[in-house]
Amino acid sequence: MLRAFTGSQVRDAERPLLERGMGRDLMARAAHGLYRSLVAELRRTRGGLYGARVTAVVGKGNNGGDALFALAELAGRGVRTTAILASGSAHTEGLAAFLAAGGRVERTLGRADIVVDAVLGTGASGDYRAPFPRPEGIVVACDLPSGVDADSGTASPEVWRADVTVTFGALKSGLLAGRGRALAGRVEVIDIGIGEYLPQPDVYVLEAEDVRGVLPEPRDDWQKYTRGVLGVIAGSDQYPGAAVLTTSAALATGVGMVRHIAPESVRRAVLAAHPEVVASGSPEGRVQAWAVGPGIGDDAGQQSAFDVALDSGLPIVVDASGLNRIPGPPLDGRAVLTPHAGELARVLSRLGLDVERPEVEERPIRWARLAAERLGATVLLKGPATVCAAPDGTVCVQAVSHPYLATAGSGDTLTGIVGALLATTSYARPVHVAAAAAMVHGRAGRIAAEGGPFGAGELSAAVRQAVAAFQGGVPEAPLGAAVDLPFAGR
Ligand SMILES: NC(=O)C1=CN([C@@H]2O[C@H](COP(=O)(O)OP(=O)(O)OC[C@H]3O[C@@H](n4cnc5c(N)ncnc54)[C@H](OP(=O)(O)O)[C@@H]3O)[C@@H](O)[C@H]2O)[C@@H](O)CC1
Ligand SMILES: Nc1ncnc2c1ncn2[C@@H]1O[C@H](COP(=O)(O)OP(=O)(O)O)[C@@H](O)[C@H]1O
Repeated sequence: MLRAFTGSQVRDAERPLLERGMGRDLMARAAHGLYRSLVAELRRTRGGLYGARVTAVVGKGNNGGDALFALAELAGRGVRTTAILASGSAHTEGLAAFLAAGGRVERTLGRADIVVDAVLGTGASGDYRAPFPRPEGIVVACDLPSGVDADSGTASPEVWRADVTVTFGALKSGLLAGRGRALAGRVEVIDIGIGEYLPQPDVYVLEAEDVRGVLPEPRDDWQKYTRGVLGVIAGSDQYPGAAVLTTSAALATGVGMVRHIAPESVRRAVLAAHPEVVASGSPEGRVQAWAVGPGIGDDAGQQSAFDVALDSGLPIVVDASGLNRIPGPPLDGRAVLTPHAGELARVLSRLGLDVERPEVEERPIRWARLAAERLGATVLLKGPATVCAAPDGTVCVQAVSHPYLATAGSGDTLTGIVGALLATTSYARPVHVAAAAAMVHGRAGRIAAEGGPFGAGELSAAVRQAVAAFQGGVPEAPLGAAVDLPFAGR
């Protein structure tokens, strides 16, 4: 499991070392890490350092200082380095080292193989105005893309999108969620020796081996009931397809049995696709968990089936119109709610919190955590990154996904995956089950996308492949983009 921290947590962890006069050492480690990443990027993109040009746009704080020291090292290797001082001044020692190594200060941006964005790091506050529009070509952000908030991932409109973000000390939460995730590009973490001072993480990221730990191991002594039975309350005359998608995904994830509850026409559709499903018009027979909500609309029979499931005391995942029916808080910790941002905004409004969809999209960690705490349920907030929050404040962010997953019915598939894992996993915490399900869903989306755009109906086949890949120990980059996390943040 990776660990991510807020900007202030990282700054607090640096403090004891700064008090011992180690500020220069920390900056030297950060700068050297940035230098190495720049060398690697130059080698990757132009085959070597010979004739290369690197420009840093630097602010007056330590973030600019990191970049100036890094470019001084690059200049020592023969790279032509220039710096643009965005605020007219710069870190004194960094600038001196840069100039001594042969770096030049310019006013305008000339041709460069890489532009380093080092105007602002964790010391940013308020709105950010970029000194000029994002240059064409490769941008490497120093610690954070300037203007991204290290805690929330909110970003000023002018922030440059980075191809690579080289971040120091630990992974920052703001690089995982909100606009910060998309603006950061590939994230590299540089160890600067503050690990022992870091507190409890703000956010966790499940890795492939963690997902494997949540997936049940096939066992010789399984029989269909002990393996786990999932009850699915999905579909209505208006939305029969949602039931097919949810049950397909549950079967593809792996369960002992699916019991499906729906009106007759919906049951027929499900049985045509999956004859192995045990279908009935009302909740009957034992299950280990419930998946409720996809496509139930305002069907009265499905709504009362929902109430039976909720009263059962069993683990339950609630999606779509089921979210409109959850009772007031607190739920008892066994429920996983799977809203998208618009649905979460509505849930929060019912709790008396006046928030609109864009605000939830901008600060997904904050709102998912708050909703989970207030509701006493695990909240899985869907979006390009999936934020899973537990009532005790634990948050996991999973960024393995594909934009083709933004398609009708893709959420129904996710509900089936969550349900199957709740039914078959007895030890994992709901927040880890939810995050593992998001990883399976995201990886399935990537597998399906290899063949081009797809509809949700094609996703279940890829869910099977994703489960098999996790079970087989095939790695998956946890942060979504190709990721290199050499030392810290683990
Ligand atoms: N601490 C350490 O030991 C280590 C820290 N490290 C590095 O230091 C970075 C943090 O450095 P930092 O604290 O100097 O802050 P930084 O991000 O450079 O910017 C602050 C400056 O920007 C200004 N400013 C603020 N907001 C602004 C805005 N919206 N628009 C415009 N200007 C704005 C603000 O000026 P003020 O407004 O306060 O006058 C202030 O001068 C961190 O990200 C990492 O890279 C590493 O070397 C490892 C060791
Ligand atoms: N831009 C995107 N990139 C990656 N995944 C996305 C994106 N947009 C949505 N998703 C994922 O697709 C699914 C959509 O779910 P949802 O909105 O409930 O769809 P539906 O209700 O039609 O089934 C969620 O798992 C979400 O995380």
